[in-house]
Amino acid sequence: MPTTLPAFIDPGQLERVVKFLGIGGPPKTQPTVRVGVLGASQVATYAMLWPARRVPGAEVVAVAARDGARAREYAQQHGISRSYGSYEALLADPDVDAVYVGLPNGLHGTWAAAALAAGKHVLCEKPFTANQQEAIEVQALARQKRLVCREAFHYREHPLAEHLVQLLGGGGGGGEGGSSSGDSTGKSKSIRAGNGAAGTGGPLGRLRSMEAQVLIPKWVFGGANIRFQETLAGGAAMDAGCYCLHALRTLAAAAGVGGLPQVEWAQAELASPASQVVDGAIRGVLRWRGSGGGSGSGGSGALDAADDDVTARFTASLQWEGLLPRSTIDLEGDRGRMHVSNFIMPVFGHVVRLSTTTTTTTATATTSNTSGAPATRTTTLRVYGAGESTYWHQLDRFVADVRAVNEAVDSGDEGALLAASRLLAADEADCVANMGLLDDVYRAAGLQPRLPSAQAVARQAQQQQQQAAAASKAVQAAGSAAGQTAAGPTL
Ligand SMILES: NC(=O)C1=CN([C@@H]2O[C@H](COP(=O)(O)OP(=O)(O)OC[C@H]3O[C@@H](n4cnc5c(N)ncnc54)[C@H](OP(=O)(O)O)[C@@H]3O)[C@@H](O)[C@H]2O)C=CC1
Ligand SMILES: O=C1OC[C@@H](O)[C@H](O)[C@H]1O
Repeated sequence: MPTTLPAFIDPGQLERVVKFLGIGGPPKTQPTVRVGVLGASQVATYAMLWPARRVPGAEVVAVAARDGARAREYAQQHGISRSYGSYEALLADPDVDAVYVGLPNGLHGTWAAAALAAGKHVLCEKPFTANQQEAIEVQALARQKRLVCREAFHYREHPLAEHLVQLLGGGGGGGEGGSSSGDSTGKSKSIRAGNGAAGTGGPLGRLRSMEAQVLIPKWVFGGANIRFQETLAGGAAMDAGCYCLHALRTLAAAAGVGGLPQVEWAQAELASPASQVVDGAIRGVLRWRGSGGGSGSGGSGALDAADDDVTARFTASLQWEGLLPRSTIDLEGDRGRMHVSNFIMPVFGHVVRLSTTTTTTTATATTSNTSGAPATRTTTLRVYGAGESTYWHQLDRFVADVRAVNEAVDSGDEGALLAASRLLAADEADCVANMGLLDDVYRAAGLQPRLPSAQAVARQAQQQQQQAAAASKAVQAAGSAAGQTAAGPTL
């Protein structure tokens, strides 16, 4: 039934919250994909443990923390049968098929690689690694081992993202790096961000400009949070900006805008005066070169704008002055514009507002309202599908893909193996592209791309040594200068 009720009095909201909390759900389909969780983290609770209760093909069988008592306590609290006092011990468990990496950013690559080396499929939290080089290495290992290794961009698996991609023309799945496979709903989805695609722009017409924002209020995370630690690959671009870049790439590909964008400029605000590295907020502009090109095409310096370029602004912040987290997408085409609110957490209420000369709604839209003259028709809608969370869709899709890859490898069937390798290649291309763009954003903002924790710790120790050596040299120099002064000038 079409409705225009605000989300907070939407009668479906209570049911969606119940589902988000992992209450209820169908019986398990055996054999399940047995998941081990690395880190007794906050995110694991709502991104893995709760959805796993409702995803028929998934089961969380173990958790590991650096401290055994903490792991035990977490396991008891969440009804997980096994706990381990080290990540290595969990990876050695033969009853774990797949590993969820919910660790600080600087440890993602190390532990994703260790899990792959132990023969486990991997669902790794965003951002995939500390930088692009690490993403390349981890994904090469996944390819070699023929294991799924996916970055947990949960938002993209929700029917809202699927709807946006279809609305823009549905590109992205068919281009380089795109993929398509079924999930437990039996639907075929194609919402991987491709690096080249053949969409049409849909009712917006040709895409001209985009904007993505992910803004986290400053009260949410204290200064000691992992997100502000240099040695844990912290920063606003890493934490919130990765969503902006991913969504912009995904939607550009859907609209048929091929290739990777260049970072035209970026500007960061440091999280604290004590750090010359960690960004508390960052913004910038990306540009996809149009077919007409321009004299700056391919270069890394200032770009000349061409008529058919597509530009995208992004803002990511961990120190926003607002009250509640905010994530938005705005798109402008030559036939209309679209605003999407709450795109990373759509289950808690969102809106898609489309103003075009021609509009489309789909069967997945649960509410719609149309008003205004035909020339400037505005449609608002919400897309909840069956009301499951982004994390439910992510896990459901992950286990479907793990099963597909396992079956292909076990059967040796050529067609199945080809489909499996396409699936792995899609994750590889997507992770490597997003981390590359994050690196470029940091460089454009005058900051260094992040380092994996081990390297960052080593670099910090080296810098401290150098500073100590310089300080002691200065003291010595001051001492000998004082001695010379006391002795008077020498002739
Ligand atoms: N997809 C999403 O919606 C979200 C994703 N994330 C991502 O998840 C990851 C974790 O975030 P979050 O759960 O908020 O963080 P937490 O601080 O709650 O958890 C981090 C976990 O990392 C482990 N850890 C290992 N080494 C260290 C270390 N040196 N310092 C601190 N912790 C360490 C700890 O596990 P233990 O001590 O138990 O071993 C801890 O439980 C981040 O990469 C973040 O980007 C976060 C929130 C939402
Ligand atoms: O992934 C995330 O999504 C929600 C944000 O609050 C959080 O900082 C981030 O890690």
